[in-house]
Amino acid sequence: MSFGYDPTMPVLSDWSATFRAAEVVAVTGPSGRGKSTLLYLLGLMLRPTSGQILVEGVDVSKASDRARSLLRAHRFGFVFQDAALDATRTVLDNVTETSLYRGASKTADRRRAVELMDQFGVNLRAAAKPGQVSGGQAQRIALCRALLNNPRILLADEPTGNLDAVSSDLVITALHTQAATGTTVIVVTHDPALVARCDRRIDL
Ligand SMILES: Nc1ncnc2c1ncn2[C@@H]1O[C@H](COP(=O)(O)OP(=O)(O)OP(=O)(O)O)[C@@H](O)[C@H]1O
Repeated sequence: MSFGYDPTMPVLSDWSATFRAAEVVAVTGPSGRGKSTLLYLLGLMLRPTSGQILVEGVDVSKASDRARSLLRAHRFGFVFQDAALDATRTVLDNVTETSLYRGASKTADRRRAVELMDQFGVNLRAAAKPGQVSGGQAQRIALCRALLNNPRILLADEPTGNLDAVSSDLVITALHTQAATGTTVIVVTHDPALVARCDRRIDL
Protein backbone atom coordinates (compact mmCIF):
# COMPACT_ATOMS: atom_id res chain seq x y z
CA MET A 1 0.00 0.00 0.00
CA SER A 2 0.93 3.65 -0.30
CA PHE A 3 -0.18 6.55 1.86
CA GLY A 4 0.46 10.28 2.22
CA TYR A 5 -1.41 12.91 4.22
CA ASP A 6 -0.48 15.16 1.31
CA PRO A 7 -0.57 13.29 -2.03
CA THR A 8 2.68 14.94 -3.11
CA MET A 9 4.51 13.77 0.04
CA PRO A 10 4.11 10.00 0.53
CA VAL A 11 4.74 8.63 4.02
CA LEU A 12 4.59 5.00 2.79
CA SER A 13 5.31 4.01 -0.83
CA ASP A 14 4.53 0.52 -2.11
CA TRP A 15 5.02 -0.79 1.40
CA SER A 16 4.06 -4.36 2.17
CA ALA A 17 4.26 -6.81 5.04
CA THR A 18 2.51 -9.85 6.42
CA PHE A 19 1.70 -10.24 10.09
CA ARG A 20 0.82 -13.66 11.43
CA ALA A 21 -1.37 -14.87 14.27
CA ALA A 22 0.35 -15.34 17.63
CA GLU A 23 3.41 -13.24 16.88
CA VAL A 24 4.69 -10.05 18.51
CA VAL A 25 6.25 -7.77 15.91
CA ALA A 26 8.22 -4.60 16.65
CA VAL A 27 7.99 -1.72 14.16
CA THR A 28 11.02 0.51 14.55
CA GLY A 29 12.57 3.42 12.68
CA PRO A 30 13.59 7.02 13.08
CA SER A 31 11.21 9.72 14.26
CA GLY A 32 8.84 10.95 11.55
CA ARG A 33 9.33 7.88 9.31
CA GLY A 34 5.67 6.91 9.54
CA LYS A 35 5.42 4.31 12.31
CA SER A 36 2.34 5.81 13.99
CA THR A 37 0.80 6.40 10.57
CA LEU A 38 1.30 2.72 9.76
CA LEU A 39 -0.51 1.74 12.97
CA TYR A 40 -3.42 4.05 12.08
CA LEU A 41 -3.61 2.40 8.65
CA LEU A 42 -3.43 -1.12 10.10
CA GLY A 43 -5.97 -0.09 12.78
CA LEU A 44 -8.41 1.03 10.07
CA MET A 45 -8.36 4.66 11.20
CA LEU A 46 -6.81 5.81 7.92
CA ARG A 47 -7.27 4.40 4.44
CA PRO A 48 -4.35 3.74 2.11
CA THR A 49 -4.10 6.07 -0.89
CA SER A 50 -3.59 2.95 -3.01
CA GLY A 51 -3.16 -0.74 -2.32
CA GLN A 52 -4.90 -3.07 0.07
CA ILE A 53 -5.06 -4.12 3.69
CA LEU A 54 -6.14 -7.73 4.03
CA VAL A 55 -7.46 -9.00 7.34
CA GLU A 56 -7.77 -12.78 7.25
CA GLY A 57 -7.75 -12.58 3.45
CA VAL A 58 -10.48 -9.93 3.18
CA ASP A 59 -9.65 -6.52 1.72
CA VAL A 60 -10.85 -4.05 4.35
CA SER A 61 -9.28 -0.96 2.82
CA LYS A 62 -12.36 -0.13 0.77
CA ALA A 63 -15.02 -1.37 3.20
CA SER A 64 -17.65 1.11 4.42
CA ASP A 65 -16.94 3.28 7.47
CA ARG A 66 -19.55 1.30 9.41
CA ALA A 67 -18.00 -2.07 8.51
CA ARG A 68 -14.56 -0.79 9.49
CA SER A 69 -15.88 0.58 12.82
CA LEU A 70 -17.50 -2.75 13.63
CA LEU A 71 -14.34 -4.64 12.76
CA ARG A 72 -12.31 -2.26 14.92
CA ALA A 73 -14.67 -2.64 17.86
CA HIS A 74 -14.79 -6.43 17.74
CA ARG A 75 -11.39 -7.54 16.47
CA PHE A 76 -8.89 -4.78 17.22
CA GLY A 77 -7.30 -3.34 20.32
CA PHE A 78 -5.36 -0.10 20.18
CA VAL A 79 -2.95 1.44 22.68
CA PHE A 80 -2.35 5.01 21.63
CA GLN A 81 0.86 6.90 22.24
CA ASP A 82 0.65 8.63 25.66
CA ALA A 83 -2.36 6.46 26.65
CA ALA A 84 -4.99 8.99 25.38
CA LEU A 85 -7.40 8.50 28.29
CA ASP A 86 -10.55 10.61 28.62
CA ALA A 87 -9.80 12.97 31.54
CA THR A 88 -13.48 13.55 32.33
CA ARG A 89 -14.30 9.88 33.02
CA THR A 90 -13.14 7.49 35.74
CA VAL A 91 -10.40 4.97 35.06
CA LEU A 92 -12.93 2.11 35.05
CA ASP A 93 -15.14 3.96 32.55
CA ASN A 94 -12.10 4.54 30.36
CA VAL A 95 -11.27 0.83 30.37
CA THR A 96 -14.87 -0.11 29.46
CA GLU A 97 -15.26 2.69 26.92
CA THR A 98 -15.37 0.31 23.94
CA SER A 99 -18.30 -1.75 25.35
CA LEU A 100 -20.69 0.75 23.78
CA TYR A 101 -19.39 0.13 20.26
CA ARG A 102 -19.67 -3.63 20.65
CA GLY A 103 -23.09 -3.66 22.27
CA ALA A 104 -21.44 -5.86 24.93
CA SER A 105 -22.86 -6.73 28.34
CA LYS A 106 -21.82 -3.96 30.70
CA THR A 107 -21.70 -6.32 33.68
CA ALA A 108 -19.44 -8.85 31.95
CA ASP A 109 -17.22 -6.10 30.58
CA ARG A 110 -16.85 -4.45 33.99
CA ARG A 111 -15.92 -7.81 35.50
CA ARG A 112 -13.25 -8.38 32.84
CA ALA A 113 -12.06 -4.78 33.25
CA VAL A 114 -11.54 -5.29 36.98
CA GLU A 115 -9.65 -8.56 36.33
CA LEU A 116 -7.36 -6.85 33.83
CA MET A 117 -6.79 -3.90 36.15
CA ASP A 118 -5.93 -6.34 38.97
CA GLN A 119 -3.48 -8.12 36.67
CA PHE A 120 -1.77 -4.82 35.80
CA GLY A 121 -1.80 -3.42 39.33
CA VAL A 122 -4.05 -0.45 38.58
CA ASN A 123 -7.29 -1.59 40.20
CA LEU A 124 -6.86 0.74 43.17
CA ARG A 125 -7.19 3.62 40.76
CA ALA A 126 -10.55 2.50 39.30
CA ALA A 127 -12.53 5.37 40.84
CA ALA A 128 -9.87 7.95 40.06
CA LYS A 129 -9.78 10.22 37.03
CA PRO A 130 -6.87 9.89 34.59
CA GLY A 131 -5.46 13.23 35.82
CA GLN A 132 -4.87 11.57 39.21
CA VAL A 133 -2.72 8.65 38.01
CA SER A 134 0.93 8.49 36.98
CA GLY A 135 2.09 8.26 33.37
CA GLY A 136 3.06 4.63 33.84
CA GLN A 137 -0.30 3.79 35.40
CA ALA A 138 -2.07 5.58 32.54
CA GLN A 139 -0.23 3.41 30.05
CA ARG A 140 -1.19 0.22 31.85
CA ILE A 141 -4.81 1.43 32.03
CA ALA A 142 -4.71 2.05 28.25
CA LEU A 143 -3.49 -1.52 27.77
CA CYS A 144 -6.40 -2.85 29.88
CA ARG A 145 -8.78 -0.89 27.63
CA ALA A 146 -7.19 -2.35 24.51
CA LEU A 147 -7.41 -5.92 25.86
CA LEU A 148 -11.02 -5.68 27.06
CA ASN A 149 -12.51 -7.16 23.87
CA ASN A 150 -9.82 -9.88 23.71
CA PRO A 151 -8.67 -8.47 20.34
CA ARG A 152 -7.42 -10.66 17.50
CA ILE A 153 -5.14 -7.81 16.43
CA LEU A 154 -3.48 -5.63 19.05
CA LEU A 155 -1.72 -2.46 17.92
CA ALA A 156 0.32 -0.50 20.42
CA ASP A 157 2.20 2.77 19.98
CA GLU A 158 5.13 2.95 22.42
CA PRO A 159 3.37 0.83 25.08
CA THR A 160 6.40 0.90 27.39
CA GLY A 161 7.26 4.56 26.75
CA ASN A 162 6.62 5.89 30.27
CA LEU A 163 7.30 2.76 32.26
CA ASP A 164 9.95 1.72 34.74
CA ALA A 165 11.64 -1.66 34.27
CA VAL A 166 9.15 -3.59 36.44
CA SER A 167 6.01 -2.16 34.79
CA SER A 168 7.61 -2.48 31.38
CA ASP A 169 8.26 -6.15 32.04
CA LEU A 170 4.61 -6.59 33.09
CA VAL A 171 3.43 -5.03 29.82
CA ILE A 172 5.81 -7.05 27.63
CA THR A 173 4.75 -10.26 29.34
CA ALA A 174 1.08 -9.29 28.82
CA LEU A 175 1.70 -8.72 25.11
CA HIS A 176 3.15 -12.24 24.83
CA THR A 177 0.34 -13.75 26.89
CA GLN A 178 -2.17 -12.15 24.53
CA ALA A 179 -0.21 -13.32 21.47
CA ALA A 180 -0.22 -16.88 22.85
CA THR A 181 -4.03 -16.86 22.48
CA GLY A 182 -3.56 -16.32 18.72
CA THR A 183 -3.57 -12.52 18.67
CA THR A 184 -1.32 -10.68 16.24
CA VAL A 185 0.54 -8.04 18.27
CA ILE A 186 2.19 -5.12 16.48
CA VAL A 187 4.11 -2.58 18.55
CA VAL A 188 5.77 0.63 17.50
CA THR A 189 8.68 1.18 19.82
CA HIS A 190 12.04 2.78 20.44
CA ASP A 191 12.53 0.66 23.58
CA PRO A 192 15.45 -1.79 23.10
CA ALA A 193 14.13 -4.00 25.94
CA LEU A 194 10.83 -4.42 24.10
CA VAL A 195 12.44 -4.91 20.66
CA ALA A 196 14.67 -7.62 22.13
CA ARG A 197 11.64 -9.56 23.35
CA CYS A 198 9.62 -9.32 20.13
CA ASP A 199 9.51 -12.31 17.76
CA ARG A 200 10.36 -10.15 14.77
CA ARG A 201 11.32 -6.60 13.91
CA ILE A 202 10.30 -4.50 10.89
CA ASP A 203 12.39 -1.39 10.38
CA LEU A 204 10.63 1.42 8.51
N1 LIG B 1 -2.31 14.24 10.77
C1 LIG B 1 -1.25 14.52 10.01
N2 LIG B 1 -1.32 15.40 8.97
C2 LIG B 1 -0.27 15.64 8.19
N3 LIG B 1 0.96 15.09 8.35
C3 LIG B 1 1.11 14.23 9.38
C4 LIG B 1 0.02 13.89 10.26
N4 LIG B 1 0.47 13.00 11.17
C5 LIG B 1 1.78 12.79 10.88
N5 LIG B 1 2.16 13.52 9.81
C6 LIG B 1 3.49 13.50 9.16
O1 LIG B 1 3.68 12.19 8.63
C7 LIG B 1 5.03 11.76 8.83
C8 LIG B 1 5.04 10.47 9.65
O2 LIG B 1 4.58 10.74 10.97
P1 LIG B 1 4.42 9.60 12.08
O3 LIG B 1 3.85 10.23 13.30
O4 LIG B 1 3.70 8.46 11.48
O5 LIG B 1 5.95 9.20 12.30
P2 LIG B 1 6.60 8.27 13.45
O6 LIG B 1 7.59 7.41 12.76
O7 LIG B 1 5.52 7.61 14.23
O8 LIG B 1 7.34 9.36 14.34
P3 LIG B 1 7.70 9.34 15.94
O9 LIG B 1 8.68 8.23 16.15
O10 LIG B 1 8.32 10.69 16.13
O11 LIG B 1 6.40 9.18 16.70
C9 LIG B 1 5.74 12.93 9.53
O12 LIG B 1 6.41 13.66 8.53
C10 LIG B 1 4.62 13.73 10.15
O13 LIG B 1 4.97 15.08 10.23
